[in-house]
Amino acid sequence: MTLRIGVIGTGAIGRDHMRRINQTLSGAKVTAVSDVNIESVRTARADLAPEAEVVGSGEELAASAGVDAVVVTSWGATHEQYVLAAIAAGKPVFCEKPLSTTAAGAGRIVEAETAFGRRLVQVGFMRRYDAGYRMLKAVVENEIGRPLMVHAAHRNPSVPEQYITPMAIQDTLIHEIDVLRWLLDDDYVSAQVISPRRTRHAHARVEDPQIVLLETKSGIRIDVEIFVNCRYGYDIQCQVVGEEGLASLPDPMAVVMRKDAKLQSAIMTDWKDRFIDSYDLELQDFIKAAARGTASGPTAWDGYVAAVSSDACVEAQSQPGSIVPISLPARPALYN
Ligand SMILES: NC(=O)C1=CN([C@@H]2O[C@H](COP(=O)(O)OP(=O)(O)OC[C@H]3O[C@@H](n4cnc5c(N)ncnc54)[C@H](O)[C@@H]3O)[C@@H](O)[C@H]2O)C=CC1
Ligand SMILES: O=C1[C@@H](O)[C@H](O)[C@@H](O)[C@H](O)[C@H]1O
Repeated sequence: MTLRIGVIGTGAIGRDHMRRINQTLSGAKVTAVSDVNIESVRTARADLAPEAEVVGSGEELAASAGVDAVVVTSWGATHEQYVLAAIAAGKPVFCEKPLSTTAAGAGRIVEAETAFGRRLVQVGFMRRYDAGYRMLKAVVENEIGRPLMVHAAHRNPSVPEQYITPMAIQDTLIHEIDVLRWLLDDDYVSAQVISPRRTRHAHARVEDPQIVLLETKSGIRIDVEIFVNCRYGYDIQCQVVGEEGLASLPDPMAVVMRKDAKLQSAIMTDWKDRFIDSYDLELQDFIKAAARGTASGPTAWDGYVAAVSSDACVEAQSQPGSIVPISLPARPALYN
């Protein structure tokens, strides 16, 4: 049986996921699309899923008899309503990060899925599927002794005018918040945000760069540079310092040129390319589990923990230098 997927939000990543579902992956096809922007949804349908039905709202799409599973790729603040609609319809749902822009919203999703009694939600934390992060996790667990510190950087070449200071946490740092939990098998106990000198390339409504300091339950200290107008490329760095050695996330493979008296190697400029294999793997995982009526990969609880940590970082942004505590309730049995 081919899994019939409805996509809510046909912008940048919605289109990218439609393409991979219909052209790259196996076992599924896009049969319904919805977006508040009718031009966006019509163009995406024409370009990538001409047989799909254009549906008036995400809630209608989730309830549709022509949809077996839902992919949510609308703006972060709207994810909760569509994930809850999919759960209410008993349908597996892949929700792009963040699961919700607030802990309260993510908590309502955890409650709904727990009440349903079976996993339905997968969150789009694709870095857990990245070959480089998986190699790094194996080394951190087996080669360098207990991890003591992590130095990371999340650099975008530029961001649009609608990207504002809290999005550096909710939209960008959320990736490190999740992947470092997974890498270290640890949770966070505090967050602090400090701001270096501003870059002149940032628009007035975004503090850029920022440095986020996190502490974990086992005492590991993490610093993450968030620099979303770095200009030179899309550059993700992560170095783990252990008791017996260091381990760094490998850079993506690139040819090294000797030319014009220079040693040159290309740096990627777009998340679509940097994590293309991870997006394919996470969505193929989703299709496989959804065909069995369930979900795998990063859970709604992972999305909730990320949202709690994100809320603390956003609070720390508004109190420069203050240390904001992070505490979590007990994890429901569904996620053990
Ligand atoms: N995993 C990753 O690396 C990435 C994840 N994302 C996430 O994907 C989501 C979308 O991001 P982009 O595609 O970059 O944004 P975008 O702005 O390109 O596309 C979002 C689309 O959602 C639509 N939309 C907004 N509110 C809606 C609603 N209530 N109902 C239906 N459609 C609605 C907009 O009209 C737009 O077409 C965000 O949550 C973002 O964090 C985005 C880029 C990369
Ligand atoms: O999720 C993504 C974007 O939404 C976000 O804005 C970027 O900073 C991240 O690098 C990208 O992976």
